[in-house]
Amino acid sequence: MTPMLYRATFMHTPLDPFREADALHVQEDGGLLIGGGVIRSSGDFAALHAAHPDAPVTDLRGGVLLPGFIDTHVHYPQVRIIGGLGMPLLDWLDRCALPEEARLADATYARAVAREFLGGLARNGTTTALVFGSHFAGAMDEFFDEAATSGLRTVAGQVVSDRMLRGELHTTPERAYAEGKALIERWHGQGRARYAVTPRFSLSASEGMLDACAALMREFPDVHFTSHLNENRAEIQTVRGLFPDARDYLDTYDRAGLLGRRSVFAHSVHTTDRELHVMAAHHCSAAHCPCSNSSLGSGLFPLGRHLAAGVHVALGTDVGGGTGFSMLKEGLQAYFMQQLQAGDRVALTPAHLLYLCTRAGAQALDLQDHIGDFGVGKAFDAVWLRPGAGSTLEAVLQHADSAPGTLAALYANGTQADVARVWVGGDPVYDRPHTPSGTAVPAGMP
Ligand SMILES: Nc1nc2[nH]cnc2c(=O)[nH]1
Ligand SMILES: [Zn+2]
Repeated sequence: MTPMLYRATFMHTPLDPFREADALHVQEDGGLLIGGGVIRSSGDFAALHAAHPDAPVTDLRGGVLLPGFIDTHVHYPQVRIIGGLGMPLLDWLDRCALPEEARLADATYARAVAREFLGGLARNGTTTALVFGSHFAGAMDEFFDEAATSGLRTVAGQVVSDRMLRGELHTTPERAYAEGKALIERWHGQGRARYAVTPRFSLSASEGMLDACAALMREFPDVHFTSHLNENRAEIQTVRGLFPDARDYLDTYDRAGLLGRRSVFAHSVHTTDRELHVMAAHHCSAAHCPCSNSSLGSGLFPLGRHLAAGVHVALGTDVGGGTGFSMLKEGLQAYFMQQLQAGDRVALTPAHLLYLCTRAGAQALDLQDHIGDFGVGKAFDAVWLRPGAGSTLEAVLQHADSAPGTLAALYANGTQADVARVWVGGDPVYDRPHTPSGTAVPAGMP
C-alpha cells in the first residue's frame, strides 16, 4: 500500500512530563509518513517529502495535529442524561443514571444510545475509550457492533452488580461469569475492541460477584479491569458497612485479586495513603474525572499524593456524571482544580494536559506501545484541531507566540466545533461537516 504523507504542525508527549523535562515535542511544518495505519517516519515535512516524493500529501496546515484523545472513564448508557446537576453521587444514581440504564434492556434503544455515544467520542477527537458498559449483555453486543462500525478503539465491558441498585440491573455471580465469558470470547481482540471486566462498584457488588469477576480475569489474563473507587464520602461509608473485614475500599477489590497493571479505578478522590501505596505496588491507574467531581461535588482529586505515591493517573470524562465528551474541557478542569487546591497543588502545564489526555491514557490501558503519541511504529490515531474561520480561538492562535501557548489556548478555548478531522489506525473516523479541507492557511496560523 502506498504510504501517505501528512503535512501539519504536530505536538505530542512521548515522555511523561511529571517525570522528565522537555516532554512536549513540537514539529512546526512537520510530516508524518503513514503506511498500513502506522507511523513509518516523522520529522520535518520538506525532508520527508524529499525522501518520499511519490507519497501523496494530505495538507493539514492551518491548525494543530495531536494524538487522538484517550478517555479512561466514560459510561455508554449515560449519554442521554448528561446535565443532571445539583445532586451528590448516590442521589444522582437513583434519580438520573439508573432509571436510564434500565432502559437499555431494550436492544433497539441500546443501539441508538451506542450510536449517539460513539458519535460523541469521535466528534470530540477521542480515538480510544475505556467504556463503562451496560448491565445488559444484549446491550453490550449492540455496543461492540456499533463500535466496530465507528472505527474507534474501545475497551469496554458489561457492568455487573447484585445489590443496592434496582432489581432490573441486578444479576447473579454465575450469570455475570457466564455472560462475561461469552462477551469476551465474542469481542475481546476483535478488530479494535477489547474487554474490561467491570463490577459497578463494591457498594453494588457482593464478595461473590467480585470473585466471579476475578475468575474471568484469571481465565482471560489479558483483559482489563475497571471500577469506581473512593468517589464520595457517603459511598465510602456504605462500602465500609458492607465489607466489615476489609481494610478500606481498595481492599474490597484487592482481596478478590482484581488489582493489576490493567486495572483502572475511576475517581479515587478520598483515597488513603495505604490505598495509594497498594495501587502503586500493583501498577494500577486512577482515572481522574474533574468535571464529574465538580458537578457531583465529590471533592478535589489529590493529584500530588497520587504522583508522590507512584500511582499512574489518566483522565476520564465520566459522561454522564461528567458534563460532556470533550477531553479538552476535562484537561482544563483538571488544571482549574489544581489551581484551587489549598496545599498540595500540582502546577499543570499545557504539556501535562496533553500528556494526561493522550499518552497517560494509553499507559493506563497498557497500550503505550501502540497508541498515545506520534512515535514511529505507533498507530496513526490523531485529531486535527482547526478553529473555524473568524472564531475567537483562531484569533488567539494567530497571536500565540510559543507552542505551549498554542496548546494552552486550545485547552482554554477549544470545543467540539474545533475538531476538524479524526483518524484511528490511519482511517478517518470523523470529518467536520461543511468545512474547507484545510488547504488554505489563514495568515499567522501555525
Ligand atoms: N460517577 C459515577 N460514579 C458511580 N459509581 C457507581 N456508578 C457510578 C456512575 O455511574 N457514575
Ligand atoms: Zn463513572
